[in-house]
Amino acid sequence: MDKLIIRGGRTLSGEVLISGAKNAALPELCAALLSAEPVTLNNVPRLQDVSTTLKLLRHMGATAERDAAQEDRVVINAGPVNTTVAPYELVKTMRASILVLGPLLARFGSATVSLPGGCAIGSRPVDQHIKGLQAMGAEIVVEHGYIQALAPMNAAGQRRLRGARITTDMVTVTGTENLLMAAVLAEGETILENAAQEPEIPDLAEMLIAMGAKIEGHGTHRIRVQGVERLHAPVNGHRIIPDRIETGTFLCAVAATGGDVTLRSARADHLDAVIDKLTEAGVTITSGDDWIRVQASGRPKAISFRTSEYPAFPTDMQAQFMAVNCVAEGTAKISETIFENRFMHVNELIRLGAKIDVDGHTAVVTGVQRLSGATVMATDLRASASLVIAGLVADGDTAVDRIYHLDRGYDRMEAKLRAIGADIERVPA
Ligand SMILES: CC(=O)N[C@H]1[C@@H](OP(=O)(O)OP(=O)(O)OC[C@H]2O[C@@H](n3ccc(=O)[nH]c3=O)[C@H](O)[C@@H]2O)O[C@H](CO)[C@@H](O)[C@@H]1O
Ligand SMILES: C=C(OP(=O)(O)O)C(=O)O
Repeated sequence: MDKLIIRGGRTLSGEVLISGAKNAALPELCAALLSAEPVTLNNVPRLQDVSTTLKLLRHMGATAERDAAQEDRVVINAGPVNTTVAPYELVKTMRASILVLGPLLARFGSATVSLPGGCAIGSRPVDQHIKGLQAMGAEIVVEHGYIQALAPMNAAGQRRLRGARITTDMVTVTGTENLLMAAVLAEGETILENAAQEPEIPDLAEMLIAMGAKIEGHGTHRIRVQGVERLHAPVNGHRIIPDRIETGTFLCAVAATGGDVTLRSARADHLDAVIDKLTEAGVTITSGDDWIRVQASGRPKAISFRTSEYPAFPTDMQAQFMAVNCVAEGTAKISETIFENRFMHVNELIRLGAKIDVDGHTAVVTGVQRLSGATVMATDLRASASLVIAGLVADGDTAVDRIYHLDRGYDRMEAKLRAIGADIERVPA
């Protein structure tokens, strides 16, 4: 198990190329299951979660390979799929494996997918995915840790989902994606009410439209889908949007350390809430269509915020922004409303000298002049990123242990940070 060693105190300057979005890549790799033709995805990030998804697709009989000549291109051929089972051994390492359920059921009429279970940040049930598929006529049994789903038989004797009007109890990102992927091959019309609006959803919808799906309203709370018989490959492949959370993480790193960094292949319009808060903190941010420049000097101002569904402040940026508040001037109140256990970085930040009090879903952070390096343990993906940011401003050495969490969702983070002046290295633990 590798760890990161960071010698803090350097300001950051230069350019960073932002990778494709993890949370768009995962559903879009699974969407390739909807067609028997080879699907090309471009701008696929190099992440452990992507490798796990490719492994899962191969387990089902698909071919799923990175292009040897162009590493960010992946071609998936789900023509030869011969099993619709997603086993526990693969699903347990990545919750997003649940995203094969909708596509498998829609194209093959049956699917057996291991229950993903909870994870460090919360219990994360998938009841809304199941409820939506049941509304589309699926018979679903959950037993022995597996979701066993069967589509209803139509008049022609085929197992095919039926369009339905579905209102989820809460806004769910992967729930919306699973139901959208199920609906594109269902018979008739599906309306998804209370749909998530995160940018990864319109990106998935655009990919599906390029494959022949009929979708309207993506990017709003009401998505309307007319099911079609089959989908083809997207004609020129599909290019995954830039990772807004990786982008926000670099913005926070510069806000904390100071410096002048331009992020290339980045979308400011996907990060309005985060950019507003950083601007309030005294950071200067300018942007164009595909770049963002961040300039910071001195201590940022403490900024309070509350996580919520897009377009509000993302829960996936809460830990990184908390790290900025740890060294800010003043006191900030942070409320986490999406996941019940997403403050696990707090105790590790305290080990670095941060002053944080947690009361239920609220953390009060009083900024300190300086953090001091120590050994800390990453507990989940974004917690890892917050510890890296804290390590970059701490005095002395910080060792971040258990960085397999970081590798799940960041594409060579330490190499990108080193290229803009950070003193950071990966060492085998
Ligand atoms: C792969 C991916 O895209 N992951 C993102 C996705 O996760 P994910 O899609 O798992 O998160 P959801 O939007 O589904 O979760 C939102 C809330 O709804 C609850 N819920 C969800 C579904 C359900 O059937 N029942 C239920 O109770 C969850 O426990 C959570 O409290 O959105 C989260 C919220 O923006 C992000 O933090 C994750 O990075
Ligand atoms: C919580 C996250 O991801 P996942 O849903 O894959 O666990 C995340 O990206 O911060």
